[in-house]
Amino acid sequence: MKNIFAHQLGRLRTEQQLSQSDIANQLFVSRQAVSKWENGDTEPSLDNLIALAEIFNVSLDGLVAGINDPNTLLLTATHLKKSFSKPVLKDINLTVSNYERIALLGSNGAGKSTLIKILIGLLKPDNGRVKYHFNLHQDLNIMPQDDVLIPDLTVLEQAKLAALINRVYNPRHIDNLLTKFNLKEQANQFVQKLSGGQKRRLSLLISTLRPAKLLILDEPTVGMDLTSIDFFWKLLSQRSGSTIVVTHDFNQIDKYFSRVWLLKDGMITHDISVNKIHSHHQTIAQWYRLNNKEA
Ligand SMILES: Nc1ncnc2c1ncn2[C@@H]1O[C@H](COP(=O)(O)OP(=O)(O)OP(=O)(O)O)[C@@H](O)[C@H]1O
Repeated sequence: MKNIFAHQLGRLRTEQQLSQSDIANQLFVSRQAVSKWENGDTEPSLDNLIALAEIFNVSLDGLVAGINDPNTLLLTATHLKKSFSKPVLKDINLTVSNYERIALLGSNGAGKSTLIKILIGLLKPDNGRVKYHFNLHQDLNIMPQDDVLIPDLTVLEQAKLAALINRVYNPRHIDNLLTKFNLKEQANQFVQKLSGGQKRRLSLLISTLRPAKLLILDEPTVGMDLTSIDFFWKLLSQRSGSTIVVTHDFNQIDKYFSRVWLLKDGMITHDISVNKIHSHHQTIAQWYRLNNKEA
């Protein structure tokens, strides 16, 4: 058990951007104790193992023996329909399992944001239902729109407030995240004074504050500069759990996604693994152009 657990601890801690001190603070043990667990020198008590599994949001099996069930269903959507002045979603059926990274692609106006809003419960479908196979309040993270940010708070206050609401407040963790998201210099600046790209980075910081089984993001890199975009995809690739992202950022997505949904004419016309696209020697962009042509 020792080696697998030590390996899992190091991996999960890095993926979830927690320092050894962050873990130590949450468990009321010394940082040295966490370091020894991670080096395989000692092992935590059962109570601490259970607490660690909760912190990382993984099963005890997953933590101790590295057992993950990739086929666990997270979300099922059946027969979703939505019309505004005309039908936008006609009959959407989909499933999301553990550890999937899904790109939701489609032309402007295809209905991607409408679908995302239904999946996160912001919009009611006219027909059909979304079933979550997890605790919606604990295990779903979304990137809030800029208008959810509170203009009169400073960046630090906003991050702190979000952490307190999510019950993951730890001053060092927030400090590390502000540095990581390149917002340290703006920590005491009011949110209303931030540029569009900085607001996106702050929204992203908030959306990744706590580990969750599913992260859903609608065009997260819009308004970000190239450095921030690179940072964003790197950050996403380090997190565990599943992700659904609406994006037009074709330069990056071959490296990151495992699966693609193409929304066209109100339906998911293609639901395909990225490995399959690559096995035909296509990039996702090439595949998309070919399959999203007007009839
Ligand atoms: N609240 C609303 N009231 C009326 N029509 C709406 C509403 N929300 C979306 N629509 C319409 O539904 C269609 C799909 O919009 P949606 O924003 O979901 O598309 P999208 O694929 O996300 O587009 P984009 O890539 O441009 O962001 C559009 O024709 C849009 O005008």
